[in-house]
Amino acid sequence: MNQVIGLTGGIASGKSTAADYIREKGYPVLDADVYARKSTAKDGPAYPGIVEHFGSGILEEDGEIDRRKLGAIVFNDSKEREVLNHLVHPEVRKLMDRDKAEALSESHVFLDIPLLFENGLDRQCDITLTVYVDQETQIERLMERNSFERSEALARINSQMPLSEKRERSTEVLDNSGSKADLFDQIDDFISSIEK
Ligand SMILES: CC(C)(COP(=O)(O)OP(=O)(O)OC[C@H]1O[C@@H](n2cnc3c(N)ncnc32)[C@H](O)[C@@H]1O)[C@@H](O)C(=O)NCCC(=O)NCCS
Ligand SMILES: Nc1ncnc2c1ncn2[C@@H]1O[C@H](COP(=O)(O)OP(=O)(O)OP(=O)(O)O)[C@@H](O)[C@H]1O
Repeated sequence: MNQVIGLTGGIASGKSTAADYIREKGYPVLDADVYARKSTAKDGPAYPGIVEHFGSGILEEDGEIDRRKLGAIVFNDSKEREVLNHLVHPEVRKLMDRDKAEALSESHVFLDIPLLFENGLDRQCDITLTVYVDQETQIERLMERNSFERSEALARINSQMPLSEKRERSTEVLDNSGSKADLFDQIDDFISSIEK
């Protein structure tokens, strides 16, 4: 039986860490962030609309989008975030749907989508799997990975559905408050459960 598994979580909760391990185990994992990056690159379909709305002040010298600058705008202003979402999300969906159709020849396909519940995409999944961490750990990991101030980390966390709500809405949960080895053990258990 083909099963679509929606992998989600909060920013820096460990989705990519989980996704890399799941790929190592041989399963296809499609990553919404990768499609979003393709869509917003200089030759991508969402690029012209983004430059038209946000202006050339958000560009690097080579014409690519300065992601830190655009992030500083959209993670501090929900209206501007909505505009960006409307420009990027349809393109992400098109690219992902195309690859999903191909990947469905496999018995299980994982979709790594940070905004799975926010955008109602959980309805297209047979199982939802949320990578959860307590908020202090999330803030610390995000500050360290992105060299963010605490306020920048909080702005991003607060632009998403609370992680506790995602955890409640999810069919399955991975607790990533401990070590990566702990996370991988839980993934092994999850994989055993879907292979039964
Ligand atoms: C604003 C941008 C340029 C910032 O780029 P940056 O390199 O700093 O972050 P990156 O793309 O790696 O995203 C990191 C994480 O931020 C969170 N995030 C990104 N965009 C959003 C958003 N619109 N709303 C809430 N959270 C978001 C996600 O958890 C994501 O995993 C970029 O995130 C973007 O283009 N966002 C719009 C597209 C989008 O919604 N992507 C999320 C998955 S479709
Ligand atoms: N159990 C863990 N212990 C220590 N560090 C961890 C653990 N899990 C993940 N990390 C680190 O925390 C950071 C965030 O993890 P990761 O990039 O996997 O999160 P993400 O949910 O994919 O983030 P984003 O939403 O930004 O795409 C990374 O630097 C990662 O190496």
